[in-house]
This record gives sequence, C-alpha cells and structure tokens, in this order.
Amino acid sequence: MKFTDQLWTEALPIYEKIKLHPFNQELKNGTLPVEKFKFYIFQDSLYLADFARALATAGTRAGSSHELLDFLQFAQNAILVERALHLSYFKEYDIPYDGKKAPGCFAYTSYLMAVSAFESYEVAVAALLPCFWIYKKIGDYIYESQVSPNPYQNWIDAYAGEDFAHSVEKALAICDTLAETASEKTRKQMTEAYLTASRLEYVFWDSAYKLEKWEV
Ligand SMILES: Cc1ncc(C[n+]2csc(CCO)c2C)c(N)n1
Repeated sequence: MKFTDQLWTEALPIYEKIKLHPFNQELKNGTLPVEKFKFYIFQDSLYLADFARALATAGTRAGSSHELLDFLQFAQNAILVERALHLSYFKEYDIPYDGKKAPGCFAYTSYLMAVSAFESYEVAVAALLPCFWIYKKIGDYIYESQVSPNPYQNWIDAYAGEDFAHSVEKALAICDTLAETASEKTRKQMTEAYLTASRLEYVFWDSAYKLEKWEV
C-alpha cells in the first residue's frame, strides 16, 4: 500500500466532514450566500500568497534540483491563481483590497510557513499535500454533483481542470518517494502533519461559512 493511500485512509473522517460542510454543499447547490463566497475569495487570496512562500521555502530544502523546480512551479502557480482571483472575482464581486486574515486563515498559513521553514523536508511536503489533494477531491466531487446553472461555475471549473490534476499527481509522487526511504519516526511525523493540515483545510472553509472575526 502506498504511503499516500495510508494518509488518505487516516484522514478520511476529516475529508468526509469537509465534503458535507455547508459551505461546500451550498457551493455545489449554487445556494451559498454571496457574502460567504466573497469572504472566502478574499481570505483565499491571502492564503495563496503565503502558500506560495511555504512551497518555495520547502523547495529550497529538496534533495534534487528536479524537485526544487517542481516546488517553484507549484509556488509560481499559486501566485498566478492569486492574481487571477484578483482580476476576475475581486472585480465581479466588488471585493475591497484591504482586510486582514481571519483566525482560520491565520492559523493555516502560519502553520504551513512554520513547518516549511523549521521541520524536515519530508514533514513539510506532507503538510503541504492536503492543499493539493483535498482540493482536487472536493473539486471533483462538486463538479460531478453540482446543480446547474451555478453562480460559482468558474471557481468549480478551475479545480476540476487537467493542469491542476497534474500538479496533484506530482505532489503525491514526491511524498510517496520520500516516505519510502524515511524512518518510521519521520513517517509518523509526516502523518501527523498531513492530519493537521487537513484539519486546517476544514477550519478554512468553516471560517468562511461563519464569516469568522477576531473575538478581541
Ligand atoms: C485554503 C486553500 N487550500 C487549497 C487551495 C488549492 N490550491 C490553490 S493553489 C494550489 C497549487 C498551486 O500549484 C492549490 C492546490 C486553495 N486555493 N485554498
């Protein structure tokens, strides 16, 4: 059994909760209130900018220039997605450019940047994986079961696309190769990091659905 198959099984309860979360259910049905989508898009633009930093940082610690290039391409892509969000949705939904990270976004980005800088390369790769994999799975699920017409069609199409699928396959292959030669202790740490980042994916959607604010 591949290491990433084990990861998928371990994190399955988290994935199921993400799938059934009202944010994703209402997105799929086209009934998500626009305020929640706007909140999500703005927070995601902040997320993507730091996610790109985390990817580039992890990449500098890769064991080969081949993997460094993969991570730099992932990072470049995250920045391009972030720019595309600004160009399309920010205009369409009249989203203001100012604002801060909500607690959910803050927690997730801080975690990814810290792991990428201070944990081993193997653990960093495992922490960065849910962003790719869970999005791909959720994107496919929403795409297949969506109610159309759907006001969020463009967003849905973006994550069900071929290019994104290719990046996910690459990230999975890197993680599996690393796990093959990793010690049992490192594999445990990788699993823990994968689970934590999966929980933070949930937190991110939940934060948007609740229009989360800092309490104090
Ligand atoms: C909270 C959050 N998690 C994951 C993604 C998905 N995503 C955005 S860029 C990228 C890979 C770039 O190469 C991936 C997987 C997102 N948008 N927001």
